[in-house]
Amino acid sequence: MTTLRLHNTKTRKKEVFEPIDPGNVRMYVCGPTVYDRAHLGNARPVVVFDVLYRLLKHLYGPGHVTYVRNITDVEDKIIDRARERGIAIDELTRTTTKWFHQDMAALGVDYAQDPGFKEPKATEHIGGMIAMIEDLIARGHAYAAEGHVLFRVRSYADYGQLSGRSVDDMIAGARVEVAPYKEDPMDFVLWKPSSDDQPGWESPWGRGRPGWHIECSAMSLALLGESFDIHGGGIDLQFPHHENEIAQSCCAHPKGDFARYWLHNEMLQVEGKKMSKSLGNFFTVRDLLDQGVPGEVIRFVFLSTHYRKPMDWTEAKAAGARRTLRKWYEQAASASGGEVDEAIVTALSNDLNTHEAIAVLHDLSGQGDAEGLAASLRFLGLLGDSVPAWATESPVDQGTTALIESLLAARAEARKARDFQRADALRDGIAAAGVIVMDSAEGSSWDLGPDFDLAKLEALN
Ligand SMILES: Nc1ncnc2c1ncn2[C@@H]1O[C@H](COP(=O)(O)OP(=O)(O)OP(=O)(O)O)[C@@H](O)[C@H]1O
Ligand SMILES: [Zn+2]
Repeated sequence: MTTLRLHNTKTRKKEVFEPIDPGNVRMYVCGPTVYDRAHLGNARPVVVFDVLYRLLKHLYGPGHVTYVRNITDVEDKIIDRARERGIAIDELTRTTTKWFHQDMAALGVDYAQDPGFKEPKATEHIGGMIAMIEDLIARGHAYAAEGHVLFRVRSYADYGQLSGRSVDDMIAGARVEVAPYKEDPMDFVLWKPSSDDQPGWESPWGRGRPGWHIECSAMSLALLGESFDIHGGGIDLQFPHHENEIAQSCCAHPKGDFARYWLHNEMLQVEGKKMSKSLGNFFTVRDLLDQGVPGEVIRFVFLSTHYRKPMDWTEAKAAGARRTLRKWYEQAASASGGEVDEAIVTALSNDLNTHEAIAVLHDLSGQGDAEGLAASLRFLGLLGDSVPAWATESPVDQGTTALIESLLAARAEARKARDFQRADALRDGIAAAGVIVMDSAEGSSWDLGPDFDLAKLEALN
């Protein structure tokens, strides 16, 4: 079997992956807090860990992998949003979860028929959370104060190992909440009281609700046990969320390992900053889909960058992806049968080198291996049962191709002749007609954008 190597954040090394039980490889990934549409950044871990899940199923067999990705449906952001919109909390979480499933399915991530995938909701595991908190109190790792229960960070000597920083350094860099009921500002909430208009459950500390971190510890324990193989999420969750998960789980179950391999995807950025709701620099997956950007194109753009590198979304990348996929789909349409190319498996087994996997797809296409291409596209989640309609509905006819190429040639000529006014006018005109042009050192390539307008293009001629 191909050796799988994964970069473990905990050791900061690429390690050979050895599952605890090859008969049941277990992975947990922190899922969405369901209060709003997923933005494009939120979709990145979903796609990255979907690729890993596909690879694990390929290597160990489909019936031998369990993938848990939770739904966080108790959280203060949810309470606030439901109040703002004047709707019930369960209506908000139900609708948002449905949107999440639809939007991710468009990106090739659909587990509706997958028995290996489990999607626990936090509200279904409150009992497990209370039990874990009681256990932590009994072991001296947590304390109740004024209706709250707090985790005593200084009671866990290994705190901070995942991030490789000392507790004091972390305090200095973090926004820790100081509260009168805390023994130490670093201590974090396991349980907090709920007022009558907030969702709450009866507990030994009064009516209240769990903190976010304990949710993942309890759900992973319930579905995967005290020790499991892989824990994933975005790098923004490394601290404090994942440090806190480790502290809770390892203190409640000192004999278990909790998670052995920690994988973190880097951020999708906008002009060098993390795309996030709080910065307001986001657009949703649904926005892109509604603008006519196909889900396969979004997925392809994600796969073009290694998961441990930050990346931007650009229209040029989307246009390039669109054109490449259109070509591949045309080739793959004739294929029947076929198997995923081993070079793809090898590339992914090297810490999910999706960039390399795409290079293999280019090779397969170049060799005219329709079967290998189709099967490999399917394996990577870039092709479903049939070629997507967008790729065949509006093929670029020869006349349009010739027109665009001649306009681009005219632009290049004008540039060469240092007639920048004409070159810029052509550039703007081509863009206004909805043609997306990508200039690179090797020359220009292009594709039709969703708002392509042939009449405008013809007017330029
Ligand atoms: N810009 C991003 N790029 C990649 N992954 C991201 C990005 N933003 C959030 N994530 C990931 O999305 C998942 C869901 O995160 P979470 O529920 O905290 O998002 P959120 O609170 O809705 O978003 P935000 O981070 O914008 O406030 C996590 O795995 C997180 O690491
Ligand atoms: Zn989590």
